[in-house]
Amino acid sequence: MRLEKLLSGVALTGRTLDGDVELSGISYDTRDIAPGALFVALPGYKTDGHKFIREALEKGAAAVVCERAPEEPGPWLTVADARAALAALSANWFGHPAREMTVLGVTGTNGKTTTTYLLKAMLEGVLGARVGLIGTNQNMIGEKSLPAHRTTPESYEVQKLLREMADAGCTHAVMEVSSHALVLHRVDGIPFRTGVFTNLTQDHLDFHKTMENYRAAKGLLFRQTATAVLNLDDEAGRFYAECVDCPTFTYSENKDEADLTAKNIRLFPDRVEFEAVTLGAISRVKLPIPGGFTIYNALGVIACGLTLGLPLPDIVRALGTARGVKGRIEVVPTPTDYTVIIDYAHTPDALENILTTVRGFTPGRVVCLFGCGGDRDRSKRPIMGGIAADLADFVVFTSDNPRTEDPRAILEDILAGVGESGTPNVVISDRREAIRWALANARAGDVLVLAGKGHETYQEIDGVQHHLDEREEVAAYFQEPGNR
Ligand SMILES: CC(=O)N[C@H]1[C@@H](OP(=O)(O)OP(=O)(O)OC[C@H]2O[C@@H](n3ccc(=O)[nH]c3=O)[C@H](O)[C@@H]2O)O[C@H](CO)[C@@H](O)[C@@H]1O[C@H](C)C(=O)N[C@@H](C)C(=O)N[C@H](CCC(=O)O)C(=O)O
Ligand SMILES: Nc1ncnc2c1ncn2[C@@H]1O[C@H](COP(=O)(O)OP(=O)(O)OP(=O)(O)O)[C@@H](O)[C@H]1O
Repeated sequence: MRLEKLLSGVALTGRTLDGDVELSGISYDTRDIAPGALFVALPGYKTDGHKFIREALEKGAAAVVCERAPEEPGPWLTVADARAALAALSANWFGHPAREMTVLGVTGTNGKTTTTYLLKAMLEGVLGARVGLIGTNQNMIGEKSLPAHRTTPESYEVQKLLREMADAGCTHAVMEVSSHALVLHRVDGIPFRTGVFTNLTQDHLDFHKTMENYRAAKGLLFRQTATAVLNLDDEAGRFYAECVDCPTFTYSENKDEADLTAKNIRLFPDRVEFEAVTLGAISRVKLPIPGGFTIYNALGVIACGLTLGLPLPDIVRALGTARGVKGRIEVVPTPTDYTVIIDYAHTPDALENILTTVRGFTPGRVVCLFGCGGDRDRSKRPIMGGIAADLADFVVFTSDNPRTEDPRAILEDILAGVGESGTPNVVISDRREAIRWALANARAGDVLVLAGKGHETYQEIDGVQHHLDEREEVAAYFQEPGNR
């Protein structure tokens, strides 16, 4: 593509490159740049893309977009915000694929992944549509699965995925939109038909510093949505309802002023049931996924479907055949008389929710195994320690992606929140050993919740991902003679 075409809509603050030039692509990383590409230098949190401009030119970059041009002469194009520029350039490069589909965004601390899968199931069930998905577990082009490395990829990858979806005949794309993505311009320029907000509870304070910043970050989504679907039972949802500029559609379990409510809720070990009530229409929902919080995910999905003009009975029928999501309340098959559940709960709110849910249908003990990530929000560690001790009958404290931190120091932070609860517990820093210990010591009727890793199949230690799939660990344990 010619440079001038690529720059369409990009506000330059200066340029030393005169004339047009043919470009082979766009790159924001010199470790992966092709000759003839446009290099976009991003200011970073660990280093700064501006330091790699010389390397980019040595590797054949045809031009450079940056916030601060080097002193020496060169093919420089300067912008006020390189990440915003990267988003605009990427959309131009891929021909604005979002404009060819109905794009739905989901933001919130918990429930994004589950909600996007339910949205995909709803659109497929009601419309027979081919639906793309961008999220934490995987990216999908219809049924085809592509690996995902983050919840919301960099803008270049987002636009590339959207292009693949549109070319493959997807009429809809559903995507998780993280607060990082919103602050870092990864979804700039995408016209979301509907944006769904699930909830806001403590997480990611290493990045946002305060809950106000975190709330403001998530609220950025609603600057680019035609309609905002908001959870009125969440304080931040009520806040957005007061201040977003686009039309809103609200949901709540029981606030009658909401556009959609849930009545006659019934919770079962394998499903939830309730009546979805909206503007004179009522339909009984039977969703084969357990958990009190599942009601909220379902309401967000139904509300979103209603904003698209889909009939309530059709939405409800489609949800009746939806499947659970890998690593979200996933029951692991075992040849024993206790139950093992893998759940991605890695925030205080999520841990509280999964333990409360399990407690609701478990006659035996609730045993919770969990740890906290290294190099991330430290303040949630003691809170999660306290929640586990309060809600479980036995806690196995262990590790969960310690990254560059000493696992023992993370465990100390967690244990500081346990206080005088007296809940029996054991501390086993190696997660594999901890799982084996928990399996060996579980009793008939117990439910063992392996919290935090969900779909992940690795343990990140010192920047290296070591394979650890909890399903495999459980299966391997029971294959050993005598472990039944
Ligand atoms: C905090 C954050 O989001 N960081 C993202 C950011 O990294 P950074 O600013 O630290 O990058 P950097 O390492 O300083 O490098 C700066 C620039 O120099 C470039 N570079 C660097 C080295 C080199 O040799 N050559 C070169 O060109 C880099 O490619 C980059 O463009 O920009 C990078 C490029 O896009 C991202 O990979 C990186 O995500 C990191 C891996 C990450 O872990 N992000 C997490 C926190 C995240 O985004 N999480 C959210 C939320 C998940 C949830 O809700 O649970 C998500 O959406 O996944
Ligand atoms: N609506 C909800 N409210 C509170 N907790 C929830 C909700 N939905 C799911 N959870 C809990 O949060 C965990 C993560 O769910 P899910 O993966 O759907 O959220 P997420 O927002 O995508 O998380 P992440 O951004 O970290 O990937 C689940 O395993 C469950 O314990």
